Amino acid sequence: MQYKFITIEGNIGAGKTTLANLLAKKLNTRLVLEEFSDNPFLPKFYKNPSQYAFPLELFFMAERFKQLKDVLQPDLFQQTTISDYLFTKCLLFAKVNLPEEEFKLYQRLFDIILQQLILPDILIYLHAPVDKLQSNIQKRQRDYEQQIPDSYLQNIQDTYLNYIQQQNLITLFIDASNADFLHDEMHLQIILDALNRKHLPGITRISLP
Ligand SMILES: Nc1ncnc2c1ncn2[C@@H]1O[C@H](COP(=O)(O)OP(=O)(O)OP(=O)(O)O)[C@@H](O)[C@H]1O
Repeated sequence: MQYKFITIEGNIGAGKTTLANLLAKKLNTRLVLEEFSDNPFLPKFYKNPSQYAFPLELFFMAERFKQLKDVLQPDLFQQTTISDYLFTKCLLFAKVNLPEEEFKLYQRLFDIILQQLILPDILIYLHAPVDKLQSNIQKRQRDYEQQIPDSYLQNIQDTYLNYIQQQNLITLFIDASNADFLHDEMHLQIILDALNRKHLPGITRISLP
């Protein structure tokens, strides 16, 4: 595998964790999964966003930094690693959730911390429309997620899209509107084939039948 550090991203409910699990199994790689359920502020945030956004975002940043720092030691013989989040996710959510002054402070901390981390060799971005995300979110029945407004998902989506268009990472942009990696072998195979090809920095679009 030419890509040593593969990261999967996408909106809430896009299916990142499912794909990360399946790819890690197929490719026999190390797997780094986001530990969002450890964040004590998340249920509180969904009930009262303005009161809990700052501690929520700080907690996510600290935890993700700790997790990635531990597993991604620069090492020549490093094992291939798949993660279901990009560290920059912290900044993108913070941009949506924090008032401007707090966001500026958050960004200063983020920039200092980011310098200590390695960027992925390839980013797999799962893109799905808001109604598909809502139906995935309903299906998995996490209590605190059941009232997420469409406008929040749309805002997160726009922020992600803006980010991936601006940066120069090798990015596989997957139209995941009909994705079913769990049950459709062909969908998974399309991703595996794409990972076996060399791609130029920037966005490569991939659709699933
Ligand atoms: N920085 C953040 N700020 C606010 N909420 C966040 C942040 N990061 C994650 N969350 C929340 O944590 C929960 C898990 O989100 P995430 O998108 O990482 O995983 P997921 O929705 O389970 O992913 P998938 O379904 O694609 O596997 C969601 O409710 C999401 O809104």
